[in-house]
Amino acid sequence: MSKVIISSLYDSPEFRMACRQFDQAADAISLPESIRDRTKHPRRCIAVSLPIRRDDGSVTLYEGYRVQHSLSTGPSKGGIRFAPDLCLGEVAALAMWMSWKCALVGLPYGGAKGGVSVAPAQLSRSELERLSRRYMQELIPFIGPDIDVPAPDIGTNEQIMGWMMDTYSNHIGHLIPSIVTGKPLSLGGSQGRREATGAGVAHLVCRYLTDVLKTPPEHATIAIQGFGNVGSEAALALVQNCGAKVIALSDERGGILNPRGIDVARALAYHRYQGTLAGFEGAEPISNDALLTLPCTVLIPAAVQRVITPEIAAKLRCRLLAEAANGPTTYSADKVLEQRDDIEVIPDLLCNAGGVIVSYFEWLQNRANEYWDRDTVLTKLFAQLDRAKDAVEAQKRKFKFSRRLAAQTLGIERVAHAKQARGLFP
Ligand SMILES: NC(=O)C1=CN([C@@H]2O[C@H](COP(=O)(O)OP(=O)(O)OC[C@H]3O[C@@H](n4cnc5c(N)ncnc54)[C@H](O)[C@@H]3O)[C@@H](O)[C@H]2O)C=CC1
Ligand SMILES: O=C(O)CCC(=O)C(=O)O
Repeated sequence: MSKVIISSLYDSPEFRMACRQFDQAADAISLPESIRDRTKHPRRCIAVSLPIRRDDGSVTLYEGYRVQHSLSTGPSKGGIRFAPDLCLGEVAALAMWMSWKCALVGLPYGGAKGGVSVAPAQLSRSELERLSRRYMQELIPFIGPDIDVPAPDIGTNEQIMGWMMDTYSNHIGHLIPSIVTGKPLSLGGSQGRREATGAGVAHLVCRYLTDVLKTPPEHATIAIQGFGNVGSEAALALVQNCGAKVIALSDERGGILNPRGIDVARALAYHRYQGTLAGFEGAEPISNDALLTLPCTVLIPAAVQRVITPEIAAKLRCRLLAEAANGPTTYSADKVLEQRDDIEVIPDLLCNAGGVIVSYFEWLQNRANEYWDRDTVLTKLFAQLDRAKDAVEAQKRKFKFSRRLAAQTLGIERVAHAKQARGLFP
């Protein structure tokens, strides 16, 4: 990767954060200098121009990206984000985290991430379809079921994955469902993928409440920032599977609070209809920042990165921080959390890994052309998360690391070892 491109990635606070985390983890495990840059920096960065015809006949030019961070252990894997102000550095950081996550939970994948700098809510459905198809069209030379396999992330969904799969399949000449995961069931999607990330978060929250905090989940109060795919499914699973009480929810327009408990199914129906939680009856309004510092048993940031700053970390009043979002806690905020012995953290690499695990199951089902029922998917998912949790806890105990450092060192070490074992070209 060119030095000019790498140095431009450092303009992004997310990329700087991911690199500082890497450096800290590499020092902690004494990773040889000779392998560090090769493991840290992305293998490929792709940037594409996407001219899209708007419904009024005008043309808007969007920028799209795909970063393939590591290809050493299998095809690269990771979501596609449609968000305003997205930049290559942010995508590269997210791709780096995908590499550690896939390695941590034992998937035969490297990490990738992609996206378009766009506010999807400002496009009509047909404009969104044209943008999704054009993005996939531009990526065709660089991806494939054995090269790089996209999935949904912020601002994208099953329908967008369906359009992308159709575009790729039309180009090849026959149906290739395994080119993306998180597709509609009718196009080879997996049972359980839609709820996988949130259900995985809820499963781990219950395990940590029971095993570490010694608190019955039904006594726990929960506050969740972000009410998209991950936040809403985590809220539902925590209520339905664990008997917990959700007291606060939010989306980007603000939040709602009811200390007696929010009817999550009703909030979801309201949100689907109104497009926001604002105005939901049976709860009072609360700002996103106030939600983060509410007294509660479990705080779940499930929206964007870097919302927990050092100032907020000092004011948190939860007992368990379950990082459903990628990178919600800044590097400096993490130092504050390490000094606080009253908060347990389930780091993002472990906490939100349910999504990519079930994406792997979807890819396997597509390739075998054999489909599993929902119970099979979720049982396998929870078993795989439990194995990763046990590995993180063992690493934490063995080296007296924080739980985040334990997860990162396990992921980084596995990727670096694979690179070393493959050797270098002379
Ligand atoms: N979808 C998936 O399977 C996975 C997603 N993640 C991560 O989970 C997080 C959420 O992703 P999704 O739920 O898929 O996205 P989504 O697009 O379905 O939902 C995002 C939610 O966050 C809210 N939001 C956006 N900006 C916000 C802000 N500044 N403050 C508060 N809320 C804000 C939106 O209103 C929406 O409710 C992201 O960090 C993503 O990378 C991680 C693993 C898998
Ligand atoms: O399901 C996938 O392949 C990727 C999920 C993802 O983007 C993530 O874990 O952050």
